[in-house]
Amino acid sequence: MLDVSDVSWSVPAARILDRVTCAVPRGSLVGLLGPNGSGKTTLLRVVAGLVPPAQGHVTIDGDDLTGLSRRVIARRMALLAQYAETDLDLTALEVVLLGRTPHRRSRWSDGDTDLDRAAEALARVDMVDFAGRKWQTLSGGERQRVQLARALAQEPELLLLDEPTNHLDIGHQLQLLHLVRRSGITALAALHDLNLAAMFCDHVVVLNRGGVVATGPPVTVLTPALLADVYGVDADVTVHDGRPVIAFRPPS
Ligand SMILES: Nc1ncnc2c1ncn2[C@@H]1O[C@H](COP(=O)(O)OP(=O)(O)OP(=O)(O)O)[C@@H](O)[C@H]1O
Repeated sequence: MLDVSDVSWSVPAARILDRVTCAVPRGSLVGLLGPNGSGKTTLLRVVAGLVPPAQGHVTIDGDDLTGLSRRVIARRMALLAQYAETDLDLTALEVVLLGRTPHRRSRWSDGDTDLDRAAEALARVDMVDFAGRKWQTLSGGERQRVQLARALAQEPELLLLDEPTNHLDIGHQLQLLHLVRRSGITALAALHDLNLAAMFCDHVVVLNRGGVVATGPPVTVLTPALLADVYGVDADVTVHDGRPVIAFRPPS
């Protein structure tokens, strides 16, 4: 569904993405892993069409992103960014309605459908009671859930998530990833929590210094050797129900 082929991106001083190739099959949740500064956010921004790749191609169902308008891209994919806007003078419901913008034929059309979709999306993230609350008054975790509702209201073919469990308590972390999986939406999610990635992802792609160093099902990728190589950590990995469970050891 999503294919990233040989993608590089540089700033004058450094190559940030180095010939990245990976795929997200339709209906799957793929985890984008890697240490701080390894290029996860940059790759998501390239995939979202926010920055053009210096080399290589991103295609969605065979359509090269460079040939698609911003509006068409916005209809086909939603990005849940790591840092949400903080100074919006909008209610939670109005923020979710922003997700409907790419579907409107005019500024005034489809009001009822949009409201229905926005209300459904708020219900899916368990935020109905907050619909009328001003954005600035929401906690970090509540904002995160409203932003997910905005992305769901957009009804994208592909959902891009940049550390979506930031700010969430463990219950809502599990709920969010469960919701993404259960919805059957195709998703690529940058994740720091390797145990959450192991629990929920069909595949993981591990970046290090801008390059892909491993890709495959969590159980084959998340080995003690990889964790030592890429993250410099010492860990025991056991397998439970076919999924790895990682117990980290303190640095010696
Ligand atoms: N516009 C830019 N100019 C200079 N350096 C940049 C720019 N954008 C990204 N970088 C650098 O590229 C590297 C990758 O950044 P990126 O945000 O993609 O990493 P990340 O894997 O998402 O990190 P984190 O886990 O810390 O969020 C970092 O070293 C960052 O400082």
